[in-house]
This record gives sequence, structure tokens and C-alpha cells, in this order.
Amino acid sequence: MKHAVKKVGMMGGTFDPIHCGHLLAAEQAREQAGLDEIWFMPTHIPPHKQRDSLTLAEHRLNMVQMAVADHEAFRVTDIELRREGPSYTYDTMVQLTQQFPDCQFSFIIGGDMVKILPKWYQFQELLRMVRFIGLARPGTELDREASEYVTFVEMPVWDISSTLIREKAAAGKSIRYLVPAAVERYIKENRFYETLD
Ligand SMILES: Nc1ncnc2c1ncn2[C@@H]1O[C@H](COP(=O)(O)OP(=O)(O)OP(=O)(O)O)[C@@H](O)[C@H]1O
Ligand SMILES: O=C(O)c1ccc[n+]([C@@H]2O[C@H](COP(=O)([O-])O)[C@@H](O)[C@H]2O)c1
Repeated sequence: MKHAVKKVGMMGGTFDPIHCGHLLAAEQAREQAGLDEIWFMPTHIPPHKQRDSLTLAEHRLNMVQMAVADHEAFRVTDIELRREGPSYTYDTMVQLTQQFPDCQFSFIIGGDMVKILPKWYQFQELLRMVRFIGLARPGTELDREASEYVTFVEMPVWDISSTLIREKAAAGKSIRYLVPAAVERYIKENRFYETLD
């Protein structure tokens, strides 16, 4: 018997830490693109980001797990944390498409990332394995060229980032409601982000 195809949206990120913007983005993409599941995937080493000291992978993973635990369609994969070197999405998708032949994968990205997509490692090959879902500001003009490989979904803009969370935490300011409560507790208990790197 042939299995039904499962539509999976990959939400990759450094997640240092995961915040409510990531969760809102994933949920809007899930609903608007009709995805069955979202797989959150913390990167081992982000390919295009320069930061000297990321929080330990184990802790970033724990925070992601806590953040998504109450959503029935949200899952977490540590596939990139188990691989050495920069976490190129192409390498990951080769592994995932082999491991899960019944899944159809999309990759969710923030709207600001769309213009640099063609610079991703093995971009043309990657396009054979995934379509991209870009989060667009409601009413924004869409990049027609990118529409060949990006499906845009609308999301109210939340100008929050992990950088903002780290800066607020280092300044002793509140991060309540910017991250899920369990993540806020975990950050406090472990004294993360008390200084900026
Ligand atoms: N507020 C947000 N709204 C929509 N998408 C977001 C938001 N914040 C991050 N993203 C998207 O989530 C994905 C993972 O992001 P990442 O983990 O690098 O978080 P970040 O907040 O951008 O981190 P940092 O501030 O450390 O650079 C990226 O595709 C990014 O564009
Ligand atoms: O494969 C690439 O060349 C590539 C370049 C930039 C970003 N990515 C992926 O995009 C996701 C979000 O990246 P970032 O830098 O915002 O954490 C994360 O899963 C990265 O591995 C992938």
C-alpha cells in the first residue's frame, strides 16, 4: 500500500535562544501552507553567521524542546547537531530525503533571508529537494524572481530576534513574553546571556 505524503516544514536556526518570533513564524507557515508538521532544527555551526561563542548545542536544543512541547504538530530534530562542521542545508536535506522518502520538505525562512538564498551552498541542487516558505510582511511587494522557488506566507512583523533577547538579558531587562515561560526559566537557572560575547 502506498503511504500518504507527509508535508514537513523545516524551521532551521541557531536558536540562541529560540523566541516567540520563531514560534509565530512556524505556526503561520504551518497553517497557511497546509503543512502536517514543523520540524525545528538547531544548527551545529550556522553557515553564514559569525559568532565566537554560541551557547552549547545541548542547551540550545533543550530550549527548543521546551518551547515546542505543547504543540501537537511541532517536532525537534538534532540531525545537524550530530554532524561536524558548518550546517549546510543541502547536506541536511540529502540525509533527510533519504531517511524519510514519504515526506515532502519545505524550508521556512524569514523574509529578509530571501534575497541571499541564491548564495546558499549548492543552491540549485537544494531546490530539487525543497521548496522555500518565506515569511512576508502583510501587504509587501513580493520578489517576483524569488517566487519561482519561494512561497510567501503573511505574518505580522515581530521585530524580535535572539540578539535582542541576549541584549536584554545581559542588561538585566525583562524577556518575559519574548520567549516562552519555560525558556525564560531555563535561561535564568543556567545564567545564560549575563554578558554579551
Ligand atoms: N521575529 C522573527 N520573525 C520571523 N522570522 C524570524 C524572526 N526571527 C528569526 N526569524 C527566522 O528564523 C530563522 C532562524 O533564525 P535564528 O535562529 O538565526 O534567529 P535570529 O533571531 O535571527 O538570531 P540572531 O539574532 O542570533 O541572529 C531564520 O530564518 C530567521 O530569518
Ligand atoms: O546552507 C546554506 O548555505 C545556508 C546558509 C544560511 C543559512 N542556512 C540555514 O538557514 C537557517 C537559518 O539560518 P540562521 O543563520 O538565521 O540561523 C539555518 O538552518 C541555517 O543552517 C543555510
